[in-house]
Amino acid sequence: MAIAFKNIEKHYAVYARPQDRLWEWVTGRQRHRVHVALAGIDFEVRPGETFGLIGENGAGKSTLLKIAAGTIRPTRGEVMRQGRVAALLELGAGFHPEESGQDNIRFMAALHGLEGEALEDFAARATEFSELSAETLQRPVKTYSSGMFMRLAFAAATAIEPEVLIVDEALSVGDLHFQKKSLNRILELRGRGATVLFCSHNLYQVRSLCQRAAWIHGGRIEAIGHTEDVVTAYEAHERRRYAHLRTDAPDAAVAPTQTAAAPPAHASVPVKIMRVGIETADGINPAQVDSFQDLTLEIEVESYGDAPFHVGFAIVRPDKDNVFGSSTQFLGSRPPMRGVGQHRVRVRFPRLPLLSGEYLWSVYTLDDSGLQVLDMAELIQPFTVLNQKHREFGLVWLEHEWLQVQ
Ligand SMILES: Nc1ncnc2c1ncn2[C@@H]1O[C@H](COP(=O)(O)OP(=O)(O)OP(=O)(O)O)[C@@H](O)[C@H]1O
Repeated sequence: MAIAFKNIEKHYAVYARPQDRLWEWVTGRQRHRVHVALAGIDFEVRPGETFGLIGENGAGKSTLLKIAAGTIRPTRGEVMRQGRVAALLELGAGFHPEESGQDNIRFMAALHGLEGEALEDFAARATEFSELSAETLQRPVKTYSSGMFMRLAFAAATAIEPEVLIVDEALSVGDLHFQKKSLNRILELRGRGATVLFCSHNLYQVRSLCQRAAWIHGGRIEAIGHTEDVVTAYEAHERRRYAHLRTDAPDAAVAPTQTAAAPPAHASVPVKIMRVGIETADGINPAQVDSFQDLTLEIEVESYGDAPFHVGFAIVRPDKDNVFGSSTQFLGSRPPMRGVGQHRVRVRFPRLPLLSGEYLWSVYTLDDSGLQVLDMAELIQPFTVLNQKHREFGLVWLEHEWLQVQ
């Protein structure tokens, strides 16, 4: 094992008012209630494995990562670690706000027991990876933006060549360039045999990166095992949780639109989805498509840089179940797309095998690893499929032969 959790429990004392803590201390009478953040956590992360933690907000993922990293202690149970551990927890943890970036890097190195040449080497590698200017590195870290902070934290955490890397949602912070660089660094460490334990709300990323995963729900393990099984179970739970919202506001999920949803305004999107459309013999973007009609999906994207990228799509049902998805990444030997300017992807579905029902599209642009989503337009372009010519029913037509009818 690389990390073993043995029957972990974590309780937090919760005070209704801040002064209750003082009163409790003065009077010796309990004035808090106990919040059980984790209970019955008992599993191992194997050496060389990339293990994902998923779950709703407040489920206990970060608490478990902090216990794994040793920054907080469990109330009961114990955690065992093997190898050099680096942790990237909430922003700011482990840093001295008044000290400069440079001094914080050195402090980190000292924490790992490095001195002399090894310390200088660590500092040089962390500084280079952070891409922060000399001027920035001389400033107290309390003046850093969250992106700068992330760069420093990631650079310092991974400069020791960790054997075990614990990461809390880090990949969602910072600019896209650094997110990608961090992701590559994680992949590189993983390639060298490092164990990675991380939590993420990005299920796509968990699916792509992790061999196994655990779904934490209300502080307990709801499911653990192969990533696909665990993520699918979690998605089903999420669908049930949001089902009532969709019936309350059905239009929100299926708003008809000819163009892709605008990308998040705060992100600089390197490859933006500009248009998504379908074409059949009946014309462009018909609201209704017949089963077994030829259908062509057309996606237009615009790339603002020269970085290679992929385009992916999925046919989705209104309850968010994916019927079929694919990506240019799956085209085998073909290299990723690249080049500044407009690009177009056309996918033909000969004799569309969907049967009657409502369907939508989700479209993505992804980096060349296929792991980082650059832009997405989900649940757009609703269309109705009508199966008028055949009596078979269901979601899709499955090729079949009646071998015997006696
Ligand atoms: N220091 C603390 N004192 C009291 N309660 C805490 C403390 N830290 C966490 N909690 C509570 O413990 C529970 C688990 O929190 P945690 O941050 O581990 O959840 P999470 O799964 O990481 O959530 P998110 O996805 O929102 O980051 C929550 O109910 C949270 O409010």
